Amino acid sequence: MIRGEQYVSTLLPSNSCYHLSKTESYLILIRHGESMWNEKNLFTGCVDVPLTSKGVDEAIEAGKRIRHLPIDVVYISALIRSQMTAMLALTEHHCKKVPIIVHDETEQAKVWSQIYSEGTEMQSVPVIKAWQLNERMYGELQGFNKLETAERCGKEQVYKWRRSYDARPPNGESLEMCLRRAVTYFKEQIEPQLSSGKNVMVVAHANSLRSILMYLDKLNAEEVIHLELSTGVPMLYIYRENQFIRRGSPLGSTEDGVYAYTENLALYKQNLLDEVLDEVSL
Ligand SMILES: O=C(O)[C@@H](CO)OP(=O)(O)O
Repeated sequence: MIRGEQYVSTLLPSNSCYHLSKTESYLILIRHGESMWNEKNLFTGCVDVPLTSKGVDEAIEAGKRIRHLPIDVVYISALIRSQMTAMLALTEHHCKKVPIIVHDETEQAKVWSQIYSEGTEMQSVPVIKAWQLNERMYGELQGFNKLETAERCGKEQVYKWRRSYDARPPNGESLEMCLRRAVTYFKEQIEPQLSSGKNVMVVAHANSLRSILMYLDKLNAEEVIHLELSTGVPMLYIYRENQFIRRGSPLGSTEDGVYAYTENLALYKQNLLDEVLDEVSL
């Protein structure tokens, strides 16, 4: 452990997060932690199922891995497993800013959820909820066990429904359909934040994220078949000159692994730790 690291979360003033050079911004993607239907191996799709206690642990662990990465705005889906994961992960963040869900669905919701203190607002992170980031809708497979469905409908058919780009589960969404809404949302809402220098965290789902990764990594319909995302593992992208540069691995990235990739981030973290040491020696 780097000297002073244990003090970061308790001593760092919540408004002391360093500002980074504007030449790059950061995108963190996390698939939610294990849900109660992941545990039972059921097709979940848009059914709104919470995390298991393992999922809670995964969310907290994900938060630890990204605790020293800058985050200015968070995007979640409309589903509780994504929301629980984001909130739990943010309890670990060094900035200790308060994540606050933005309610702009009606004029009244906007007014009633207004923060009037500028100081307090500066110590919060806006959390934006978007149904477009939801899991793909699995149609008439929702609620069925994956193994039993494979026995009933055939392994190959179920694999196609689950992993191919264009096969559509009965009355559900293909990955292509999911991509149309998720990637459109990403391009219209999230990318402008990154190009304006904001650092973004997105907590979403296996297939909405697979579709976003298709866009970021320029994967084709064949390549995406093999893309599997683990629950609760953060992935980092550097956004520089309108390009996305992938860092970290969907199979597991350590915090040090993530930092190893950009000088700017390493400097950011070092500044945070130095500030804590200064506070300690005062
Ligand atoms: O059931 C689901 O909603 C998804 C994610 O858990 O399953 P799959 O991995 O089969 O796309």
